[in-house]
Amino acid sequence: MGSPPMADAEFARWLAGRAGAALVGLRAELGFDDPAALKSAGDKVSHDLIRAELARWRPGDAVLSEEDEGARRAVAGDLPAAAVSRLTADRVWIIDPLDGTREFSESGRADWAVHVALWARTASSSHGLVAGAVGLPAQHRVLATDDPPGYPPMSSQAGAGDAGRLRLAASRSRPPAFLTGLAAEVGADLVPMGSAGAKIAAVVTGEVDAYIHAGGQYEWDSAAPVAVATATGLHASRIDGSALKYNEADPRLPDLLVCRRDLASRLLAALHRHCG
Ligand SMILES: Nc1ncnc2c1ncn2[C@@H]1O[C@H](COP(=O)(O)O)[C@@H](OP(=O)(O)O)[C@H]1O
Ligand SMILES: [Mg+2]
Repeated sequence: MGSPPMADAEFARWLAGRAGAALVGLRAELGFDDPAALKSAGDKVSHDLIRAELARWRPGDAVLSEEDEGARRAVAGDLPAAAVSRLTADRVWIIDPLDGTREFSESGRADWAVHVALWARTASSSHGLVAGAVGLPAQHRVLATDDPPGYPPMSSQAGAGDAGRLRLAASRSRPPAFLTGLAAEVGADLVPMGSAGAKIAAVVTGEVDAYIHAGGQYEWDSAAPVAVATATGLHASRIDGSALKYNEADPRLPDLLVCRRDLASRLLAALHRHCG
């Protein structure tokens, strides 16, 4: 295998594609008889591959990965030096080697993803993300900031729903309790899906109009897809409208709204009524 592309966004796309191919191969090799074994093998294979390529091609950069020991805890004095060093680093790769692990382990499902994002201290955007790639291996595509997709049409214009109704992606296994009431109020149909990356990709392609999540998530669940969504021109924020921030001491980032720009104020107002 020759050298990967050297520009960060193309490198992120290359890396997400390589990890995705390894995960597709693992599904074929192990099958679906033992979902727990498939999930843990998937997490490990993808994490090890991405970690090794980052060590090889970006040795000076810090990494925050879901699969690193202690990654879920806020950085404090008792954590390994590698976890602390990302807070003083200029460049940090934020990766989720396998987002939608549950769906990865279920035969026939394509709503799982590989997330590779780069945060930089010198970034001009509020979220600090300067490159990102979301691999959707079972959908045979990688969405990335080197060549962001065009701004999406309304889902109804994209042929995905009824005219005059919104489509709202929500967690298939842990949807926020307030979403049913909010959807009824704004005239939306809920579309249950796995994986934050797959849901944000569905907003990017116009399959749905928005994705709302609350109740728990971490930086790696949203960094790469938010980088792609904002490069596409979509709105991405916390559900109170404040900025999403990455490479914080505490990696918990429990809620977000990603949607078409023209829907943002309406959905933020509804969110304020339902959970403000
Ligand atoms: N309440 C919660 N607390 C912590 N993580 C959550 C969560 N709800 C969703 N997530 C994480 O967000 C990702 C997408 O979830 P969902 O498919 O339910 O929308 C999953 O990532 P992983 O698959 O990487 O663990 C899941 O673990
Ligand atoms: Mg995840």
